Amino acid sequence: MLEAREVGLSFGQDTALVGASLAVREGESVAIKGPSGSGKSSLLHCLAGILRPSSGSVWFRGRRIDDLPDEESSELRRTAFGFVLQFGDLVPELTLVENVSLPLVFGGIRRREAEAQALNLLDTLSIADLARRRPAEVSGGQMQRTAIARALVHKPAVVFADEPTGALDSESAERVLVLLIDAVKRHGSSLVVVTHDSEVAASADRIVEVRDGMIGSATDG
Ligand SMILES: Nc1ncnc2c1ncn2[C@@H]1O[C@H](COP(=O)(O)OP(=O)(O)OP(=O)(O)O)[C@@H](O)[C@H]1O
Repeated sequence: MLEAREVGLSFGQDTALVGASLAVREGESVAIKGPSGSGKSSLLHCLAGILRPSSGSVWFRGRRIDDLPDEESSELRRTAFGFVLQFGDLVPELTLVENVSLPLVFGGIRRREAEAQALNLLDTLSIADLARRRPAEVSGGQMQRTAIARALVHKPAVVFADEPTGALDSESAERVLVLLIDAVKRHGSSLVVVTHDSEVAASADRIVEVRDGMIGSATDG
């Protein structure tokens, strides 16, 4: 459904990816593991159309997406993809339900309808009672649940999550990531998650190891 074919990526003299190939199936969750600087984020950014590969190609549902004009690429990200690139990047002035409804509002859905759908999702993540609070008025874990809801509300085909729990202690980090994996699965979306945490990676359907910009062994999660 989403596929990187022989993707290479260089930043000047630095090589981030070398012939990296990865295919993600419909509804599948894939954890990307590997040492610091190995190319995990680069791979995620290429798959998501945020970075253009220097060589190779990226395909989504049979269509090549790495060479789309910027406008079409942004449109694809807005409609088909959801992002949890960093927890805590909620809009501070907006309530939790307003934050979650943003992807729908940007997609042209009326505010009232968007908020109803957002509230529904907050409910499945057990924080509907906090919907009218602002991010500063809830805990870190509750902000993270809100970020998960926001990534899922427009029913994206793929959710991308890059080290979403870096700022948390390992126990909370693990809880949040498992919650993310479950929530994505319930929605039928695919998930590509970058994590250092082996236990979290084990909750994914598949683990992909990146080393020196190359994809190594893949195992079942
Ligand atoms: N904007 C950039 N400019 C120059 N080099 C970069 C840039 N981004 C990444 N790199 C290089 O590409 C390589 C892969 O980086 P990447 O961020 O993909 O690794 P990572 O596995 O996600 O690392 P970490 O776990 O530390 O976040 C590294 O050697 C890094 O120095």
